[in-house]
Amino acid sequence: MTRALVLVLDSFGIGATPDAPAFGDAGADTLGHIAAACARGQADGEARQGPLHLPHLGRLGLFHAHRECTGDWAEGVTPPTAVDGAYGHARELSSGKDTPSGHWELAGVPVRFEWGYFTAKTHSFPRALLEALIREAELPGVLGDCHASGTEIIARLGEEHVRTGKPIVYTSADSVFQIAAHEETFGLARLYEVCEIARRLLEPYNIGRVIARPFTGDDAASFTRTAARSDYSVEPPAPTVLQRLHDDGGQVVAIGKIADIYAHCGISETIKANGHDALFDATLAALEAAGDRTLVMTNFVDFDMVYGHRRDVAGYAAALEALDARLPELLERLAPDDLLVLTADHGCDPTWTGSDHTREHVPVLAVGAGLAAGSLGARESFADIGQSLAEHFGLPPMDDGESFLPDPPRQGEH
Ligand SMILES: O=P(O)(O)O[C@H]1O[C@H](CO)[C@@H](O)[C@H]1O
Ligand SMILES: [Mn+2]
Ligand SMILES: [Mn+2]
Repeated sequence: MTRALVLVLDSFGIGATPDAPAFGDAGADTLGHIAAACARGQADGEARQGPLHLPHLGRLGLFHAHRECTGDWAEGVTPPTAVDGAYGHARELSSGKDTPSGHWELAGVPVRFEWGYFTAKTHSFPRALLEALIREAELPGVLGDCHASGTEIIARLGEEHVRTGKPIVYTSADSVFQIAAHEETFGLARLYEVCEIARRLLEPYNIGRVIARPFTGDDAASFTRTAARSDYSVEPPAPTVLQRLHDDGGQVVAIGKIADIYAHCGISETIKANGHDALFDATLAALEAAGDRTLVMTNFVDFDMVYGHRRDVAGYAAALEALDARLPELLERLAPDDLLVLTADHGCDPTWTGSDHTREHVPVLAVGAGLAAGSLGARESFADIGQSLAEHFGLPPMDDGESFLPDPPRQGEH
């Protein structure tokens, strides 16, 4: 049976890329800075204490990959004496450090064009765009129109939004147009409808995603974002390995945000779950049910959305430790021919300034499919994962990426 499992730890970077200075991210290191904070007792709390403890990710080669990437062991961690996995660090060819670019590239399709961005920190959106949105969606107006952190802006403008019925529109360093609105007073269906209108109006601006950001609560102190977030992504610029497998009769099971990120292209089945434990449970169940030629892909979004963007180091560390503790459940269920890859889509260093992503290498931790334990070295593109998946499933090679799977034995060799 040929099966593969790809777990994307959203935003779990392991050290700045050579082009990080162009993004203002020279020196960013999501794993390294979390480990350093833990080692110095700066990430102690009810949920966790002490040095960063990731024994299972360590066995797969996470700390070895980070050392090859940065030159140093992450502070305070205990690297294993022996590693069971094939490990490497990959840089990004895509022009942006956003979620779709990272995911598409790791599925074999780097984004070589430039996305549109709204770069002005205030009055971020063109007047004509906002006027068209107000007119076509029949809105009393909009609030925000700036760069913002999503939790901060609902605390600041949420009460005015509830009072006036004007949705909150904002953006970030990513190619995004985000709309926050109250789930009950504004209504979820109405928010989705406004997002679809915005998606259409944004076509000339080359914006990657419109994101619905519903929230509940009675006042600024209690406003909370809900799981009904929805992403409206443009389609990948070329068929990803998901699409190729799907078109070739294989199964692609998308868990969490995966289907939205790939604009529902090449997806056989979508499973939604809220929170890392539920996502992990869904992944185990999908693996259990997976037949021949099945790719199961899961995005663990909270690393990014709940901890990275919120610059919550202790929360990020606790979430890593929680996922690590569950890894044995997965490893013991893998068949020898299954290929498991753990990776990320960009960084989001919780010790960094601002609230945006950071341009970083991502870990490539792989086991199964005949891979020997040891270093895969520096990978020139996240697309090496897509290329390896194409080879694993016996598909024609992707245009980008170099497979890290071992060469099949040639005739006459044993
Ligand atoms: O601050 P919040 O609303 O979580 O938004 C973040 O999430 C968006 C999509 O990942 C990013 O562009 C960033 O703006
Ligand atoms: Mn992401
Ligand atoms: Mn993000």
